[in-house]
Amino acid sequence: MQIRQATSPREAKTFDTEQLRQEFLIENLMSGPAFTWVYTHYDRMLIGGLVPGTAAVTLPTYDALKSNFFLQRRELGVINVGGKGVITADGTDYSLEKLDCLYLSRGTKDVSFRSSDGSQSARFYLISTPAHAEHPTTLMKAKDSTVVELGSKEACNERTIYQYIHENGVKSCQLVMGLTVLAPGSIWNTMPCHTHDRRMEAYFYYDVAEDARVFHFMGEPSETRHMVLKNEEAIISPPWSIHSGAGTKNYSFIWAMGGENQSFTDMDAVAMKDLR
Ligand SMILES: O=C(O)C(=O)C[C@H](O)C(=O)CO
Ligand SMILES: [Zn+2]
Repeated sequence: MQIRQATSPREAKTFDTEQLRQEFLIENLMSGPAFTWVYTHYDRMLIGGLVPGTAAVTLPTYDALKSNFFLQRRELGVINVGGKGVITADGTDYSLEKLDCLYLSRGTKDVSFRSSDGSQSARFYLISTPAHAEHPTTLMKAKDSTVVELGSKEACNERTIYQYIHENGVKSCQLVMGLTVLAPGSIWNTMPCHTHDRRMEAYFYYDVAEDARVFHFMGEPSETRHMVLKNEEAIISPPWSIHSGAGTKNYSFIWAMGGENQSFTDMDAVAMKDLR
C-alpha cells in the first residue's frame, strides 16, 4: 500500500510536471490479480484496483490500517469497469456487470473478488473511507442509479452523471460515488469547474481510447496546472483544488468523494473570470 501525504496549495504551485504526477496521479491501478492501493491523507481515502481471474482473490488487511480486517473501521465502494465479476461478502455473492456498484458495510469480515469469465476479466475500481457506523451492504445496478443530464453540444460538455452512493441513493457514512459518461463529440467534464473544501475527490478515467488522452486540470482556481492521463489512471483532488478535464475524444470517469458533507450539489462554483 502506497502512502500519499497531503500537499498544501502553497507547495503545489511550485511543482513541475514530474512532482505533480508523483503527488496526484495514480498509474498502474489495474495491474492484475493483486490489489493496488494508494492511501491518501486527504480524508484518509484509499484508492484501489484489481483485475482478478476466475479464482477468488481475498481482500487482506494492511499494516498501515492497524486493523484486524480491512473493513473493521472502514466502508468500501466498488465499481466494475470490465467483464462480469462476483464479489463475495461474508458468504453472500453479488454479481456485478460493467458499471454496477457494490457498497460494502463497515464490519464485513471476509471479502473476495473474482471474474465470471476468464476471457473477459472484471476490472474492479475500489474506494474506501473511514466509517463510524454500519450501513447495509447494497448492490446498485447501473440502471437503478440516479441519472442527471448535464451540459450542451455547444459547450462540448454534454454528459450523463450516474449517482450510486449519495444522500438520496445507497447510504454510507461519508463516501459519495458515481460516474460520468461523456457523449460522443463532447470532451469537457466539470467545466465550469468548482471546489468543495468540505470534501476531497478522486477521478478515475476509463473507456479512454488507446490513442486518446485526458488533460486533467487541478490547482487553486487562480493557479491551475494540468496533467496528461491515459486510460485507467486516477487523479487525487485535494479539497482546495478544482478538478476538471478535457479529452481528445469522449471518455468516462468514476468520481468519489470523502469528507463531511454528502450533498452532491454542495460545490463552490468558480467563475470563468477567476480562472488563471
Ligand atoms: O462531469 C461532472 O461535472 C462531474 O462528474 C462532476 C463530479 O461528479 C464532481 O466533481 C462532483 O463534485
Ligand atoms: Zn467535485
